[in-house]
Amino acid sequence: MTRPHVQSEVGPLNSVVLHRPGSELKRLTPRNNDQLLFDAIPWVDRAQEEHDAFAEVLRGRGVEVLLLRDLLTEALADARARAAAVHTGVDELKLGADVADTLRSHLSGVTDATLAEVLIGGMTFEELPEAEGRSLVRRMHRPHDFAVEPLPNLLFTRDSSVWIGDRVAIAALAMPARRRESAITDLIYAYHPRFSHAARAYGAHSAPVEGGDVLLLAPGVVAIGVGERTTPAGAESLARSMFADDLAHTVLAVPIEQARASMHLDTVCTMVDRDAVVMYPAVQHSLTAYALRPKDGELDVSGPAPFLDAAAEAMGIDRLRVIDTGLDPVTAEREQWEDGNNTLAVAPGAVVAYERNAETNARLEDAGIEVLRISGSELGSGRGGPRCMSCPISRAPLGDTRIAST
Ligand SMILES: NC(=O)NCCC[C@H](N)C(=O)O
Repeated sequence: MTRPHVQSEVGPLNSVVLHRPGSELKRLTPRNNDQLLFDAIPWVDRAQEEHDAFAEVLRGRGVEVLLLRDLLTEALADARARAAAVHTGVDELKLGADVADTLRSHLSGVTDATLAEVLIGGMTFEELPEAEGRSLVRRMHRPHDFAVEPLPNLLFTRDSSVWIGDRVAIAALAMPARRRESAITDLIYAYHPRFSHAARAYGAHSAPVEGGDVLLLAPGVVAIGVGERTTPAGAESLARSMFADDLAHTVLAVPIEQARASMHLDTVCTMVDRDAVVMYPAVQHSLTAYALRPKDGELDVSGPAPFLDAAAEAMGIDRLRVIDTGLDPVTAEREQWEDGNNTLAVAPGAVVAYERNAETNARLEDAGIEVLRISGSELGSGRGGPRCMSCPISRAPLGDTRIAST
Protein backbone atom coordinates (compact mmCIF):
# COMPACT_ATOMS: atom_id res chain seq x y z
CA MET A 1 0.00 0.00 0.00
CA THR A 2 1.60 3.26 -1.09
CA ARG A 3 1.42 6.45 0.90
CA PRO A 4 -0.60 9.21 -0.79
CA HIS A 5 1.77 11.55 -2.55
CA VAL A 6 1.46 13.28 -5.91
CA GLN A 7 3.90 15.83 -7.23
CA SER A 8 3.43 15.65 -10.95
CA GLU A 9 1.06 14.72 -13.75
CA VAL A 10 3.27 12.01 -15.18
CA GLY A 11 5.26 10.31 -12.42
CA PRO A 12 4.66 6.53 -12.54
CA LEU A 13 1.13 6.04 -11.27
CA ASN A 14 0.86 3.85 -8.17
CA SER A 15 -2.71 4.33 -6.91
CA VAL A 16 -5.79 5.95 -8.26
CA VAL A 17 -9.41 6.41 -7.21
CA LEU A 18 -12.02 5.61 -9.87
CA HIS A 19 -15.78 5.41 -9.61
CA ARG A 20 -17.44 2.53 -11.44
CA PRO A 21 -20.71 4.07 -12.62
CA GLY A 22 -23.89 2.48 -11.34
CA SER A 23 -27.52 3.22 -10.66
CA GLU A 24 -26.93 6.97 -10.65
CA LEU A 25 -26.54 6.85 -14.44
CA LYS A 26 -29.92 5.12 -14.69
CA ARG A 27 -31.51 8.23 -13.23
CA LEU A 28 -30.64 10.27 -16.32
CA THR A 29 -33.56 11.14 -18.59
CA PRO A 30 -33.96 13.56 -21.50
CA ARG A 31 -35.64 15.89 -19.03
CA ASN A 32 -32.87 16.05 -16.50
CA ASN A 33 -29.66 15.30 -18.39
CA ASP A 34 -28.75 18.94 -19.04
CA GLN A 35 -29.16 19.87 -15.41
CA LEU A 36 -27.18 16.79 -14.40
CA LEU A 37 -24.40 17.79 -16.82
CA PHE A 38 -24.66 14.88 -19.26
CA ASP A 39 -24.94 15.44 -23.00
CA ALA A 40 -26.73 12.17 -23.72
CA ILE A 41 -28.38 9.24 -22.00
CA PRO A 42 -25.68 6.61 -21.50
CA TRP A 43 -26.24 2.89 -22.02
CA VAL A 44 -25.35 1.95 -18.48
CA ASP A 45 -24.29 -1.69 -18.94
CA ARG A 46 -21.92 -0.68 -21.72
CA ALA A 47 -20.60 2.24 -19.66
CA GLN A 48 -19.77 -0.22 -16.89
CA GLU A 49 -18.01 -2.53 -19.34
CA GLU A 50 -16.00 0.40 -20.67
CA HIS A 51 -15.13 1.44 -17.15
CA ASP A 52 -14.09 -2.08 -16.15
CA ALA A 53 -11.81 -2.15 -19.18
CA PHE A 54 -10.33 1.22 -18.16
CA ALA A 55 -9.61 -0.13 -14.67
CA GLU A 56 -8.05 -3.26 -16.18
CA VAL A 57 -5.72 -1.22 -18.38
CA LEU A 58 -4.53 0.59 -15.28
CA ARG A 59 -4.14 -2.63 -13.27
CA GLY A 60 -2.23 -4.08 -16.19
CA ARG A 61 0.30 -1.28 -15.69
CA GLY A 62 0.67 -2.14 -12.01
CA VAL A 63 -1.67 0.59 -10.78
CA GLU A 64 -3.70 -0.02 -7.64
CA VAL A 65 -7.30 0.87 -8.46
CA LEU A 66 -9.44 2.00 -5.53
CA LEU A 67 -13.15 2.22 -6.20
CA LEU A 68 -14.93 5.15 -4.64
CA ARG A 69 -18.03 3.16 -3.69
CA ASP A 70 -15.90 0.68 -1.72
CA LEU A 71 -14.00 3.47 -0.01
CA LEU A 72 -17.24 5.18 0.94
CA THR A 73 -18.84 1.99 2.24
CA GLU A 74 -15.75 1.21 4.30
CA ALA A 75 -15.58 4.76 5.67
CA LEU A 76 -19.20 4.46 6.79
CA ALA A 77 -18.16 1.78 9.29
CA ASP A 78 -17.22 4.74 11.49
CA ALA A 79 -20.28 6.01 13.35
CA ARG A 80 -19.18 9.62 12.88
CA ALA A 81 -19.02 9.07 9.12
CA ARG A 82 -22.53 7.62 9.13
CA ALA A 83 -23.88 10.61 11.03
CA ALA A 84 -22.19 12.99 8.61
CA ALA A 85 -23.42 10.95 5.64
CA VAL A 86 -27.03 11.07 6.77
CA HIS A 87 -26.68 14.77 7.38
CA THR A 88 -25.35 15.42 3.86
CA GLY A 89 -27.92 13.18 2.22
CA VAL A 90 -31.02 14.73 3.76
CA ASP A 91 -31.90 18.21 2.55
CA GLU A 92 -34.47 19.45 5.02
CA LEU A 93 -35.16 22.62 3.08
CA LYS A 94 -36.28 20.50 0.17
CA LEU A 95 -38.04 17.73 2.10
CA GLY A 96 -39.65 19.60 4.95
CA ALA A 97 -39.26 18.55 8.58
CA ASP A 98 -41.52 15.47 8.49
CA VAL A 99 -40.10 13.77 5.44
CA ALA A 100 -36.59 14.74 6.49
CA ASP A 101 -37.10 13.10 9.88
CA THR A 102 -38.49 9.94 8.34
CA LEU A 103 -35.62 9.72 5.88
CA ARG A 104 -33.01 10.37 8.56
CA SER A 105 -34.29 7.59 10.75
CA HIS A 106 -34.59 5.26 7.76
CA LEU A 107 -31.02 5.93 6.63
CA SER A 108 -29.71 5.56 10.16
CA GLY A 109 -30.95 1.96 10.14
CA VAL A 110 -29.75 0.74 6.73
CA THR A 111 -26.47 -1.06 6.02
CA ASP A 112 -23.34 0.86 5.11
CA ALA A 113 -23.63 -0.39 1.52
CA THR A 114 -27.25 0.77 1.23
CA LEU A 115 -26.41 4.16 2.68
CA ALA A 116 -23.58 4.52 0.16
CA GLU A 117 -25.98 3.53 -2.60
CA VAL A 118 -28.51 6.20 -1.61
CA LEU A 119 -25.81 8.86 -1.36
CA ILE A 120 -24.55 8.00 -4.84
CA GLY A 121 -27.65 6.83 -6.68
CA GLY A 122 -30.12 9.15 -4.97
CA MET A 123 -33.70 8.34 -4.00
CA THR A 124 -37.02 9.29 -5.54
CA PHE A 125 -40.14 10.25 -3.62
CA GLU A 126 -41.74 6.94 -4.48
CA GLU A 127 -38.74 5.12 -3.01
CA LEU A 128 -39.01 6.96 0.29
CA PRO A 129 -39.94 4.83 3.27
CA GLU A 130 -43.61 4.83 4.22
CA ALA A 131 -44.48 7.17 7.06
CA GLU A 132 -47.39 7.85 9.31
CA GLY A 133 -49.39 10.99 8.84
CA ARG A 134 -49.82 13.29 5.90
CA SER A 135 -47.19 15.32 4.20
CA LEU A 136 -47.88 18.09 1.73
CA VAL A 137 -44.36 17.59 0.40
CA ARG A 138 -45.05 13.95 -0.44
CA ARG A 139 -48.40 14.71 -1.98
CA MET A 140 -47.21 17.56 -4.15
CA HIS A 141 -44.05 15.93 -5.48
CA ARG A 142 -44.31 13.53 -8.40
CA PRO A 143 -43.22 9.93 -7.73
CA HIS A 144 -40.05 10.24 -9.82
CA ASP A 145 -38.89 13.54 -8.37
CA PHE A 146 -35.65 13.20 -6.45
CA ALA A 147 -35.82 13.33 -2.68
CA VAL A 148 -32.07 12.72 -2.70
CA GLU A 149 -30.39 13.86 -5.91
CA PRO A 150 -28.28 11.25 -7.73
CA LEU A 151 -24.62 12.02 -8.47
CA PRO A 152 -23.92 10.81 -12.02
CA ASN A 153 -20.82 13.01 -12.24
CA LEU A 154 -19.13 11.12 -9.43
CA LEU A 155 -17.70 9.19 -12.39
CA PHE A 156 -15.31 12.11 -12.78
CA THR A 157 -13.33 11.56 -9.61
CA ARG A 158 -10.76 14.08 -10.77
CA ASP A 159 -12.88 17.04 -9.92
CA SER A 160 -13.98 16.66 -6.30
CA SER A 161 -10.55 16.31 -4.75
CA VAL A 162 -6.94 16.71 -5.73
CA TRP A 163 -3.76 15.50 -4.08
CA ILE A 164 -0.91 17.97 -4.01
CA GLY A 165 2.19 16.51 -2.42
CA ASP A 166 0.99 14.61 0.63
CA ARG A 167 -2.07 16.78 1.13
CA VAL A 168 -5.55 16.50 -0.24
CA ALA A 169 -7.63 19.47 -1.28
CA ILE A 170 -11.36 18.89 -1.24
CA ALA A 171 -12.73 20.88 -4.13
CA ALA A 172 -15.58 23.32 -3.82
CA LEU A 173 -17.54 22.35 -6.93
CA ALA A 174 -19.20 25.11 -8.88
CA MET A 175 -22.27 23.43 -10.36
CA PRO A 176 -25.26 22.67 -8.11
CA ALA A 177 -25.54 19.15 -9.61
CA ARG A 178 -22.07 18.32 -8.30
CA ARG A 179 -21.82 20.13 -4.96
CA ARG A 180 -22.66 17.08 -2.82
CA GLU A 181 -19.75 15.15 -4.35
CA SER A 182 -17.34 17.10 -2.15
CA ALA A 183 -19.16 15.94 0.96
CA ILE A 184 -18.59 12.34 -0.13
CA THR A 185 -14.88 12.75 -0.81
CA ASP A 186 -14.59 14.66 2.45
CA LEU A 187 -16.14 11.71 4.31
CA ILE A 188 -13.77 9.25 2.68
CA TYR A 189 -10.65 11.22 3.46
CA ALA A 190 -11.81 11.99 6.99
CA TYR A 191 -12.92 8.51 8.04
CA HIS A 192 -11.45 5.82 5.83
CA PRO A 193 -8.60 4.17 7.77
CA ARG A 194 -6.34 4.36 4.75
CA PHE A 195 -6.45 8.14 4.82
CA SER A 196 -6.56 8.70 8.54
CA HIS A 197 -3.32 10.66 8.49
CA ALA A 198 -4.04 12.65 5.36
CA ALA A 199 -3.42 16.33 5.88
CA ARG A 200 -5.62 18.81 4.09
CA ALA A 201 -4.75 21.60 1.72
CA TYR A 202 -7.14 24.41 0.92
CA GLY A 203 -9.01 23.93 4.22
CA ALA A 204 -12.64 24.83 4.26
CA HIS A 205 -12.46 27.49 1.58
CA SER A 206 -15.57 27.73 -0.47
CA ALA A 207 -14.53 29.67 -3.57
CA PRO A 208 -14.93 27.21 -6.43
CA VAL A 209 -11.92 25.17 -7.48
CA GLU A 210 -12.36 21.93 -9.46
CA GLY A 211 -9.68 19.27 -9.79
CA GLY A 212 -9.96 19.23 -13.58
CA ASP A 213 -8.51 22.73 -13.53
CA VAL A 214 -5.47 21.78 -11.45
CA LEU A 215 -2.40 20.54 -13.32
CA LEU A 216 0.78 19.66 -11.42
CA LEU A 217 3.19 20.66 -14.18
CA ALA A 218 6.29 19.79 -12.16
CA PRO A 219 7.16 19.52 -8.49
CA GLY A 220 6.37 22.97 -7.07
CA VAL A 221 4.67 24.25 -10.23
CA VAL A 222 0.88 24.13 -10.44
CA ALA A 223 -1.33 25.46 -13.24
CA ILE A 224 -4.93 26.31 -12.35
CA GLY A 225 -7.48 26.90 -15.10
CA VAL A 226 -9.89 29.75 -14.39
CA GLY A 227 -13.09 29.66 -16.37
CA GLU A 228 -16.53 28.07 -16.21
CA ARG A 229 -15.77 26.29 -12.93
CA THR A 230 -12.76 27.56 -11.00
CA THR A 231 -13.04 31.24 -10.17
CA PRO A 232 -10.19 33.77 -9.77
CA ALA A 233 -10.92 33.78 -6.02
CA GLY A 234 -10.75 29.98 -5.92
CA ALA A 235 -7.40 29.94 -7.74
CA GLU A 236 -5.99 32.65 -5.50
CA SER A 237 -7.19 30.91 -2.38
CA LEU A 238 -5.72 27.54 -3.40
CA ALA A 239 -2.44 29.27 -4.33
CA ARG A 240 -2.22 30.91 -0.90
CA SER A 241 -2.92 27.60 0.77
CA MET A 242 -0.22 25.81 -1.27
CA PHE A 243 2.33 28.52 -0.57
CA ALA A 244 1.53 28.42 3.13
CA ASP A 245 2.12 24.66 3.18
CA ASP A 246 5.21 24.90 0.98
CA LEU A 247 3.59 22.70 -1.67
CA ALA A 248 4.36 25.04 -4.57
CA HIS A 249 6.67 27.89 -5.45
CA THR A 250 4.75 29.02 -8.55
CA VAL A 251 1.08 28.88 -9.45
CA LEU A 252 -0.01 29.74 -12.97
CA ALA A 253 -3.58 31.00 -13.21
CA VAL A 254 -4.68 30.22 -16.76
CA PRO A 255 -7.80 31.91 -18.16
CA ILE A 256 -9.86 29.51 -20.24
CA GLU A 257 -12.99 30.14 -22.24
CA GLN A 258 -16.17 29.84 -20.21
CA ALA A 259 -17.76 27.21 -22.41
CA ARG A 260 -19.03 23.67 -22.02
CA ALA A 261 -16.34 22.30 -24.34
CA SER A 262 -13.59 23.81 -22.19
CA MET A 263 -15.12 23.53 -18.73
CA HIS A 264 -11.75 22.61 -17.20
CA LEU A 265 -8.13 23.21 -18.14
CA ASP A 266 -7.72 19.45 -18.64
CA THR A 267 -10.24 19.50 -21.48
CA VAL A 268 -7.76 21.46 -23.61
CA CYS A 269 -4.38 20.44 -22.22
CA THR A 270 -2.88 17.47 -20.37
CA MET A 271 0.69 16.40 -19.78
CA VAL A 272 1.92 13.35 -21.66
CA ASP A 273 5.57 13.47 -20.65
CA ARG A 274 7.68 15.28 -18.10
CA ASP A 275 8.20 18.18 -20.53
CA ALA A 276 5.35 17.69 -23.02
CA VAL A 277 1.64 18.36 -23.29
CA VAL A 278 -1.08 17.48 -25.73
CA MET A 279 -3.07 20.61 -26.37
CA TYR A 280 -6.09 21.71 -28.37
CA PRO A 281 -4.45 23.52 -31.32
CA ALA A 282 -7.00 26.34 -31.23
CA VAL A 283 -5.67 27.52 -27.85
CA GLN A 284 -2.00 26.75 -28.32
CA HIS A 285 -1.03 30.31 -29.20
CA SER A 286 -3.67 32.14 -27.21
CA LEU A 287 -3.45 30.51 -23.80
CA THR A 288 -1.91 32.85 -21.24
CA ALA A 289 -1.04 32.67 -17.57
CA TYR A 290 -0.68 34.93 -14.57
CA ALA A 291 2.25 33.78 -12.44
CA LEU A 292 1.67 33.83 -8.68
CA ARG A 293 4.57 33.51 -6.27
CA PRO A 294 4.87 34.05 -2.54
CA LYS A 295 6.72 37.22 -1.60
CA ASP A 296 7.17 38.48 1.93
CA GLY A 297 4.02 36.75 3.10
CA GLU A 298 2.01 38.24 0.24
CA LEU A 299 1.20 37.19 -3.30
CA ASP A 300 3.32 38.47 -6.13
CA VAL A 301 1.28 38.42 -9.34
CA SER A 302 2.89 38.92 -12.75
CA GLY A 303 1.71 38.57 -16.31
CA PRO A 304 -0.25 37.59 -18.20
CA ALA A 305 2.38 35.96 -20.40
CA PRO A 306 2.01 33.19 -22.99
CA PHE A 307 1.20 30.01 -21.05
CA LEU A 308 3.89 27.87 -22.65
CA ASP A 309 6.60 30.42 -21.85
CA ALA A 310 5.41 30.97 -18.30
CA ALA A 311 5.19 27.22 -17.72
CA ALA A 312 8.68 26.51 -19.10
CA GLU A 313 10.18 29.29 -17.00
CA ALA A 314 8.51 28.07 -13.81
CA MET A 315 9.49 24.47 -14.57
CA GLY A 316 13.09 25.48 -15.23
CA ILE A 317 13.18 23.97 -18.72
CA ASP A 318 13.94 25.51 -22.10
CA ARG A 319 10.49 24.85 -23.45
CA LEU A 320 7.35 22.91 -22.78
CA ARG A 321 6.85 20.74 -25.84
CA VAL A 322 3.43 20.69 -27.43
CA ILE A 323 2.78 17.49 -29.34
CA ASP A 324 2.05 18.78 -32.79
CA THR A 325 -1.26 17.18 -33.67
CA GLY A 326 -1.30 19.10 -36.96
CA LEU A 327 -5.04 18.55 -37.16
CA ASP A 328 -7.32 20.54 -39.37
CA PRO A 329 -9.60 22.79 -37.30
CA VAL A 330 -12.71 20.65 -37.75
CA THR A 331 -11.06 17.36 -36.73
CA ALA A 332 -9.32 19.15 -33.87
CA GLU A 333 -12.62 20.56 -32.63
CA ARG A 334 -14.37 17.19 -32.91
CA GLU A 335 -11.62 15.38 -31.05
CA GLN A 336 -11.34 18.09 -28.39
CA TRP A 337 -15.07 17.74 -27.73
CA GLU A 338 -14.59 13.98 -27.37
CA ASP A 339 -11.78 14.47 -24.83
CA GLY A 340 -8.87 13.82 -27.18
CA ASN A 341 -6.73 16.18 -25.10
CA ASN A 342 -7.85 14.62 -21.82
CA THR A 343 -5.25 11.91 -21.33
CA LEU A 344 -4.15 10.17 -18.13
CA ALA A 345 -0.41 9.52 -17.83
CA VAL A 346 0.54 6.21 -16.22
CA ALA A 347 4.22 7.09 -16.55
CA PRO A 348 6.27 9.68 -18.44
CA GLY A 349 5.49 9.15 -22.12
CA ALA A 350 2.65 6.64 -21.59
CA VAL A 351 -0.99 7.74 -21.48
CA VAL A 352 -4.50 6.34 -21.47
CA ALA A 353 -6.73 7.92 -24.14
CA TYR A 354 -10.12 7.35 -25.74
CA GLU A 355 -9.67 5.23 -28.86
CA ARG A 356 -12.18 7.28 -30.85
CA ASN A 357 -9.77 10.21 -31.11
CA ALA A 358 -7.84 8.42 -33.80
CA GLU A 359 -6.04 11.42 -35.26
CA THR A 360 -4.84 12.87 -31.96
CA ASN A 361 -3.70 9.43 -30.80
CA ALA A 362 -1.81 8.81 -34.04
CA ARG A 363 0.05 12.11 -33.67
CA LEU A 364 0.89 11.26 -30.06
CA GLU A 365 2.38 7.97 -31.21
CA ASP A 366 4.30 9.72 -33.99
CA ALA A 367 5.86 11.81 -31.23
CA GLY A 368 6.91 8.70 -29.34
CA ILE A 369 4.13 8.68 -26.74
CA GLU A 370 2.70 5.27 -25.89
CA VAL A 371 -1.09 5.39 -26.14
CA LEU A 372 -3.21 2.90 -24.18
CA ARG A 373 -6.57 3.07 -25.90
CA ILE A 374 -9.88 2.59 -24.15
CA SER A 375 -13.39 2.74 -25.45
CA GLY A 376 -15.45 5.65 -24.16
CA SER A 377 -18.57 5.81 -26.31
CA GLU A 378 -20.82 5.70 -23.24
CA LEU A 379 -18.46 7.03 -20.59
CA GLY A 380 -17.86 10.11 -22.71
CA SER A 381 -21.51 11.12 -22.69
CA GLY A 382 -20.82 13.03 -19.47
CA ARG A 383 -18.08 14.97 -21.32
CA GLY A 384 -15.00 13.63 -19.62
CA GLY A 385 -12.06 11.46 -20.56
CA PRO A 386 -9.47 9.29 -18.80
CA ARG A 387 -7.99 12.16 -16.78
CA CYS A 388 -11.38 13.37 -15.62
CA MET A 389 -12.29 9.83 -14.53
CA SER A 390 -9.29 9.34 -12.28
CA CYS A 391 -7.96 10.84 -9.08
CA PRO A 392 -4.33 9.85 -8.59
CA ILE A 393 -3.44 9.51 -4.94
CA SER A 394 0.08 8.23 -5.40
CA ARG A 395 2.63 8.75 -8.14
CA ALA A 396 6.30 7.86 -7.86
CA PRO A 397 8.60 10.85 -7.91
CA LEU A 398 9.95 11.84 -11.29
CA GLY A 399 13.47 11.39 -9.99
CA ASP A 400 16.25 13.02 -11.88
CA THR A 401 15.68 11.33 -15.22
CA ARG A 402 16.65 13.93 -17.75
CA ILE A 403 14.06 15.82 -19.72
CA ALA A 404 13.95 14.86 -23.39
CA SER A 405 15.60 17.45 -25.56
CA THR A 406 13.60 17.00 -28.77
N1 LIG B 1 -12.09 17.26 -15.45
C1 LIG B 1 -13.14 17.21 -16.27
O1 LIG B 1 -13.11 17.82 -17.33
N2 LIG B 1 -14.22 16.57 -15.84
C2 LIG B 1 -15.37 16.34 -16.62
C3 LIG B 1 -16.60 16.67 -15.88
C4 LIG B 1 -17.85 16.43 -16.69
C5 LIG B 1 -19.12 16.69 -15.93
N3 LIG B 1 -20.26 16.24 -16.67
C6 LIG B 1 -19.27 18.15 -15.61
O2 LIG B 1 -19.90 18.86 -16.42
O3 LIG B 1 -18.81 18.61 -14.58
